[in-house]
Amino acid sequence: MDIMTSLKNQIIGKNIRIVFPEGNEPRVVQAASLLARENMLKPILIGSIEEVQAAAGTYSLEGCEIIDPKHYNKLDEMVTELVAVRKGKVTEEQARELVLNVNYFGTMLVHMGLAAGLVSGAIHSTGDTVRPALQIIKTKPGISKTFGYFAMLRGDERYIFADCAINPNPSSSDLAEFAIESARVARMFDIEPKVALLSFSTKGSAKTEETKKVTEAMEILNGMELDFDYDGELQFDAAFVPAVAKTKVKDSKVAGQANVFVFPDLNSGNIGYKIAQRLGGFEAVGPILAGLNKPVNDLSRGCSPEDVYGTAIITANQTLL
Ligand SMILES: CC(C)(COP(=O)(O)OP(=O)(O)OC[C@H]1O[C@@H](n2cnc3c(N)ncnc32)[C@H](O)[C@@H]1OP(=O)(O)O)[C@@H](O)C(=O)NCCC(=O)NCCS
Ligand SMILES: CC(=O)OP(=O)(O)O
Repeated sequence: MDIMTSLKNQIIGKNIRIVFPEGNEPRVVQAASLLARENMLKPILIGSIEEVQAAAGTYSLEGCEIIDPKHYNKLDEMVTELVAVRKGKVTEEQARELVLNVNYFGTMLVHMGLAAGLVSGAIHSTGDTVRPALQIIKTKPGISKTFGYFAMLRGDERYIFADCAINPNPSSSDLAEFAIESARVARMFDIEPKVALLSFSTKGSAKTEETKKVTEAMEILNGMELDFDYDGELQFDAAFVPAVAKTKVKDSKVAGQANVFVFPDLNSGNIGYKIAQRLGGFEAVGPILAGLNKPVNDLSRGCSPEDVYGTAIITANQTLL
């Protein structure tokens, strides 16, 4: 059974409430319509009835809930809760304005338990999509930074790429944390993780500030008791291609067989996933945010209705973890 089918089987009929703040966007509404029709989850579309209906076109809205923030009967409660959760960082006046922003509104629904997860970002930048979650939902205890990973799928091939979405210049301890969390999320996709910490250098072939960051991340991991295989610093070919690994690396349980790739910075991670997607023909599901208290996921603005559909299926699955 392919991985998407098995993820769908986990959620079908459970009526998991997923909020889509971009209820005025046709790609989002098309995906929501299909998700409702298949009984995969309960879509909550944010926007005015007129906007959502216009975005739906000929697609049915049966099974979808529509909430217009301007006429929401719990808006005052939401404002009070936002002021409380932002502890001195937001005044009541500012909160009243913020909750009319669809991403803040949707994130507050999740925070208040009125929705289980959120999918947005088809028309908003990543910053505008995830900032409310970073401020309100926050990271789980023990996790200092969230990051965005992609499940890269092509036929039977499955890989995890991280961080492709959030942290422009992660530190060595951030990279170590991303490696550990990426190994954990890989298991949701039935991947037994072999984690490569990527670089433009393999095992000291170059020594610069950039490679030092990765070797320091390895030192942090080496000082921990971990239940997965990892190695670095590795170039992508040394991590992935067995024949190249043989020439560049000795005694590695990961080189030549890596399936989880931790990129050294956001330039390489974001560019890398888009190359695999656009040139390599991989389906790129995500970015899926790791380490938040509740699931909030971003989309690429270049997403298709199928991408929105896939990200929503994953989001609903994350609510069960
Ligand atoms: C994610 C991003 C928007 C956060 O930047 P920002 O809004 O300037 O964030 P700030 O530094 O002002 O922090 C805002 C809050 O988020 C928190 N935060 C920021 N980065 C975080 C992270 N990685 N994990 C958890 N919390 C984070 C801060 O602690 C702060 O919380 P507080 O207000 O309660 O103190 C920014 O790092 C960014 O633009 N990243 C690149 C996104 C992108 O374009 N990716 C490519 C396309 S996918
Ligand atoms: C994930 C990503 O790159 O998002 P966008 O294309 O919207 O910037």
